[in-house]
Amino acid sequence: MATFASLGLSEWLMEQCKQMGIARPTQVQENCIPAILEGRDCMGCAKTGSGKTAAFVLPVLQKLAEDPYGIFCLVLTPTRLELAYQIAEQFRVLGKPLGLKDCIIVGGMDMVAQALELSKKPHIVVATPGRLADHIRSSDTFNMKRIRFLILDEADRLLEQGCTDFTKDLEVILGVVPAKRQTLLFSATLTDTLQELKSIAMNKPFFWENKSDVRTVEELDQRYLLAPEKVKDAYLVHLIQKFQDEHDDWSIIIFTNTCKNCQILTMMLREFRFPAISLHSMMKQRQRFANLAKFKSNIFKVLIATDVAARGLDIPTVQVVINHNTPGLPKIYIHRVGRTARAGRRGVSITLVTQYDIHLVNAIEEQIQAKLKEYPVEEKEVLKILTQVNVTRRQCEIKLESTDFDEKKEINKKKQMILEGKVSIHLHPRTEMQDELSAYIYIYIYIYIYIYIYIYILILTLLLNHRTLTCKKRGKMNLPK
Ligand SMILES: Nc1ncnc2c1ncn2[C@@H]1O[C@H](COP(=O)(O)OP(=O)(O)OP(=O)(O)O)[C@@H](O)[C@H]1O
Repeated sequence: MATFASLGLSEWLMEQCKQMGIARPTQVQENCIPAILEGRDCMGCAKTGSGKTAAFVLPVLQKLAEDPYGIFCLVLTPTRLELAYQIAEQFRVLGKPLGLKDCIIVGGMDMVAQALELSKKPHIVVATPGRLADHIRSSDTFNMKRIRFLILDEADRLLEQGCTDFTKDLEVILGVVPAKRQTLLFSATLTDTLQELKSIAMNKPFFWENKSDVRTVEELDQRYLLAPEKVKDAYLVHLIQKFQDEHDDWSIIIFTNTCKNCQILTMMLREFRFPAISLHSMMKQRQRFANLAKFKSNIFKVLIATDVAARGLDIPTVQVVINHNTPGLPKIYIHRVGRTARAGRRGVSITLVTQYDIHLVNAIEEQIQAKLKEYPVEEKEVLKILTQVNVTRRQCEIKLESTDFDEKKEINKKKQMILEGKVSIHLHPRTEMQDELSAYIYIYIYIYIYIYIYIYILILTLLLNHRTLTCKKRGKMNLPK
């Protein structure tokens, strides 16, 4: 069995690993670290929670210690603060003896402060492509000409043209990093985008993939639960109640498809007195970060999230993942359920499946090469709470409708489209009514000025007449003028 020493890792790094409770390398580390230390480009495809982050952090730190300068390494991640912070933290903790300087460049945070940090030449920059590209376009206080390592974490997502398309921003970034660099690409689901990725890692990359048939980890117990749409929420409440009753130390992530649904489910579960908190892209970045911290520290035991939390998040205490909707893509399923059963721990995933989602389950099973088992539930218990749950949900929906949630969503959508250059900013054309209104205003102004001038002339004439009259009188009486 390999050790970190046999992979060529320095003594001080092994000591740092020991302090983090990392004794032996995982498979992805065992295979990728030597190749990276040799100077090769590397593509690592390994299951969720298998230690891919340390597989690139450790060799980069070793190389940085040999020749420290800034900016030495750039890591790109698809999601904002949460994942970027997690990666930066691993660099910080493992690289502590180096006095490592890192910097996080993500959207939703102050541009000026970020530009200042970049100008101080941090060793490591962890960034989302959009915000980094903005800095490259607008600032000349830093450059990336000497970057030794370019890392794409969740690399397949960075190349996907999903609701957020990173390709233009990646082009900008690839235009300013040196051709002579080491490129490292990691994900649990690399295979779909393999060809595009190979063109980014130019120098015949070392490719390593888990050679196991099943694409999810053994420690994960994967279940499904057939539930008609109208009964889904009652099943959800029942499941959470069950985990709360049967476990002292429990925490659950519930994935749902939209921000609105995420918000409604959170409100509803709170009505049932569950310690629930949400995470979705319509929340302010600060709030997202605060909610995640509250969940990580176990103050809140239920996190209801959209797919912003599906990739990369490492919260070891999560024992259960519930898919409130069946993911449309097997890849998303793999990342979602991978939030539990991490680093050798056990975990359960339960996917709620309506009669219309069976084909999605078939696609998932085909992709992961495993069958989901049915999760047994006492239906009588669910029926008992059905009406109460549905009434509570409706109340929460009404409550949310009375807020400006939908309006905010529209504004956010427009902002995003403007940022992505999909729509141009233009002033609204004037309506007929506006034109009519301004015509009336002009007429009033003219009349007003006309009357004003008329009165002015009148007063002037009166004054002049008065003066002439007085002069005439004085002339007649021979008074001194
Ligand atoms: N060699 C190791 N031994 C034990 N634990 C490890 C080892 N390497 C990393 N870990 C721990 O395993 C957990 C998961 O690691 P990491 O987040 O890097 O997984 P990942 O493969 O990137 O997962 P995902 O695909 O979900 O992003 C972390 O808490 C990390 O500290």
